Amino acid sequence: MLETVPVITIDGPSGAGKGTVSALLAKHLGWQFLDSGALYRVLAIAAMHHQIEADDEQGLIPLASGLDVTFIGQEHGCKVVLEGEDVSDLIRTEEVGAFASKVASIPTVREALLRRQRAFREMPGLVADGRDMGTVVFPNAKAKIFLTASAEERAQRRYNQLKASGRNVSIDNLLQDIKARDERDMNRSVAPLVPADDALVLDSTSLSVKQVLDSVIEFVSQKQ
Ligand SMILES: Nc1ncnc2c1ncn2[C@@H]1O[C@H](COP(=O)(O)OP(=O)(O)OP(=O)(O)O)[C@@H](O)[C@H]1O
Ligand SMILES: Nc1ccn([C@@H]2O[C@H](COP(=O)(O)O)[C@@H](O)[C@H]2O)c(=O)n1
Repeated sequence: MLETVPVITIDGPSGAGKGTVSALLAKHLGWQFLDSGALYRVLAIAAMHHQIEADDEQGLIPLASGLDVTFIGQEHGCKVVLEGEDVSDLIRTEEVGAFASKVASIPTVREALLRRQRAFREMPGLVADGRDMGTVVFPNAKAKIFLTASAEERAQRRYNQLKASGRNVSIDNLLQDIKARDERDMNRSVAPLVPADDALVLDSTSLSVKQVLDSVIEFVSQKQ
């Protein structure tokens, strides 16, 4: 039954603009939105809270299968509550992103999160953002986009974002973190970050959010 619910996937590296564009597209279409990276980030925080190391597979699997998390849609963004605690700001830190990418390299952990991701597939449709949405989680999606940008541009965007929220960060450190995360995400043994064979590859390095969104909407309408 779920298979009949249409899905659009937007995959790509960190800071490419997937979350921004996916949320806008979901709003434009009136569809559900899955930020799959948030699940990996929440798992990372749960592991930190329970003193479970990023390579402790046996400790991570039950945590991933039983994650007590709620995503509460709000007018701007989404409130994330883990085990009763509001972690909406904490999940966006680079430290949590780096930990998330380590736990995400363990195949059994990915397996434990699969069903939870697929449960977001509800009528009238789903826009799913991540690394393996088009390749593994929703291989029969009706339209797949692989959104990318140069590492330097992505670090600059993250820098602007963190600065605007009052955080003091070094752009050099951000660039290093982004490159390390790319390397780990692209070279893991399961569900590596690669474009699906049938994905539109879109380089947003010199495109505005609106230009990216317009291109995506045009691609999606061609697929209908
Ligand atoms: N085309 C663009 N031009 C300029 N800034 C952009 C563009 N797309 C997104 N941004 C900005 O870049 C930052 C990162 O975007 P976003 O969080 O959507 O990336 P992401 O690919 O979802 O990253 P992650 O995978 O780490 O969650 C945000 O501040 C966003 O406003
Ligand atoms: N489908 C996905 C989504 C995310 N990951 C891993 O989680 C890390 C954090 O993701 P963000 O999109 O929030 O930056 C990311 O670096 C990936 O390692 C994943 O593996 N699969």
